[in-house]
Amino acid sequence: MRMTVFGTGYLGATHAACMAELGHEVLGVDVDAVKVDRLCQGEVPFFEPGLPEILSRHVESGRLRFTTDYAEAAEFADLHFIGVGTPQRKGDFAADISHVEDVVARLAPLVSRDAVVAGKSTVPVGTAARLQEIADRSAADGVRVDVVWNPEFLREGFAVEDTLRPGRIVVGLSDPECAARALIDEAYAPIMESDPCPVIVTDLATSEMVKVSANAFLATKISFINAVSEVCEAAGADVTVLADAIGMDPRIGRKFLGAGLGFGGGCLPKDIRAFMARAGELGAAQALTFLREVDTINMRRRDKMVDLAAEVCGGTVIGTTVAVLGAAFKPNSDDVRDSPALNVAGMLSLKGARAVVYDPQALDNARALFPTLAYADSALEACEGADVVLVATEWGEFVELEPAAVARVARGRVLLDGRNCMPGERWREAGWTYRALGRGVSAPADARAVAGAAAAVAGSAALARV
Ligand SMILES: NC(=O)C1=CN([C@@H]2O[C@H](COP(=O)(O)OP(=O)(O)OC[C@H]3O[C@@H](n4cnc5c(N)ncnc54)[C@H](O)[C@@H]3O)[C@@H](O)[C@H]2O)C=CC1
Ligand SMILES: O=C(O)[C@H]1O[C@H](OP(=O)(O)OP(=O)(O)OC[C@H]2O[C@@H](n3ccc(=O)[nH]c3=O)[C@H](O)[C@@H]2O)[C@H](O)[C@@H](O)[C@@H]1O
Repeated sequence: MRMTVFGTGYLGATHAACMAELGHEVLGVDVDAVKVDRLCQGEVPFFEPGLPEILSRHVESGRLRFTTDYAEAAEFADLHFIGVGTPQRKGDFAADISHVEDVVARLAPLVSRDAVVAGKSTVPVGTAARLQEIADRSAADGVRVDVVWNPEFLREGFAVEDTLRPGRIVVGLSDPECAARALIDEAYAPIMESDPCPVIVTDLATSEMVKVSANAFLATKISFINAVSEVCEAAGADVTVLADAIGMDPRIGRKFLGAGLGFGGGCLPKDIRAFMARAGELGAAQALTFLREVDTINMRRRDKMVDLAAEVCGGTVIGTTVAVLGAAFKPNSDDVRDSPALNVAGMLSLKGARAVVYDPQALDNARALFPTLAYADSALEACEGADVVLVATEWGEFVELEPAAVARVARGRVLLDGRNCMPGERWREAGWTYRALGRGVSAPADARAVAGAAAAVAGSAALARV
């Protein structure tokens, strides 16, 4: 079947390419002409494993095209997916839904026969109903544009796999009997034939809330373990062992109990804030006040990492060099939106350290967002002359770093593990001080290394003041 996808960012470009992979004819639409040009050449303008292969294959075959032309899109198909951004609104916590509104307001008048708009963007509950009103107002006489909601649960880094083999498909309809259902069923029919998953058909409001509730739960789980991690730090307990142990209870589960620098990215942080804001608008603010704490705990982890860097440097990071390994908000992505890694690098720099950042995929995005930080082209280059090496994103290549190789270029012997991902014992055996969030201070041998590092740092601080 034919379909369009409005918005060709992380979500939209993936959805468009995967729909083509499923055998559909797809037209991707974006207002960003530069992005559309690159996509037309078969190039993915961001890093997402597996996406370039399928996107270029279908652009070449002609099954997948991209345009900035809304009129062409209105004519091309009867099913229009929306995957445009819903960022945090400037000045408050609410979601900015102006882009989704813009799509419907511009598309509906151009549609010449009945059509379905299927929203995939993450939106505050009530948005679909509002879009239906816009569609009803803007569509030509005798033309019906039905708005349905079909939230997306893909994870960056696994976006292709998650789209082609989803865990569930949620469809929100204003009327269970409406004709729109048949078009959505047709779009996902190839998945149902090859690798079926549960399909939950519900009303619009529930479908919108399923999505934000899922993200709020994941964020809460991460902040829960990070709050426990703070107590572990105070008590000298080990949060990673604790997470393994509680995670063995199938009612809890080990996933999303990864303690460390906490969650970032273009979704979890803004989605919990927008959920709180919407609950407030609906008169249910009390219901979600705990999400404010979830947010606060999350942001506190970043401060804690900066404090830990100061502690291992003898009280201050002024004049020190810190190698920050990682810039993306998580591995297997080049996304630096609300990245804990860059936030920590920025804070270290503001406190007087020279933060040298390296990331295997996110350097261009990081440079564009934080042009004043120092950047290196490899992990070892970032570690050159570093007093402290701080792992902020758990890329595999960092986990596999050889302590001896890093020791040859670094000045200090302190490894800070912001993701509890490094083989700490190996680094300790190689003479490094290994410190991680949520795990008590290490053995006396490490204390000597800290003292050594502090002395080196004091020396470099003195040099910096000259
Ligand atoms: N990134 C992800 O992993 C996931 C994102 N989501 C949700 O999907 C939505 C999009 O997120 P991303 O793809 O990450 O954002 P993004 O910022 O990467 O992409 C948004 C795209 O929409 C385009 N756009 C803006 N206004 C437009 C308009 N009027 N017409 C056509 N295109 C327009 C922008 O130029 C941009 O290319 C958000 O609501 C997000 O919460 C949901 C699940 C996963
Ligand atoms: O709505 C969205 O955009 C998406 O948001 C998240 O996906 P994503 O942001 O790609 O990344 P996650 O894997 O969920 O990680 C989010 C953040 O939490 C952090 N995290 C994750 C897991 C964990 O145990 N600990 C932890 O700190 C990660 O480092 C990362 O910064 C959800 O997992 C997706 O289901 C959802 O579709």
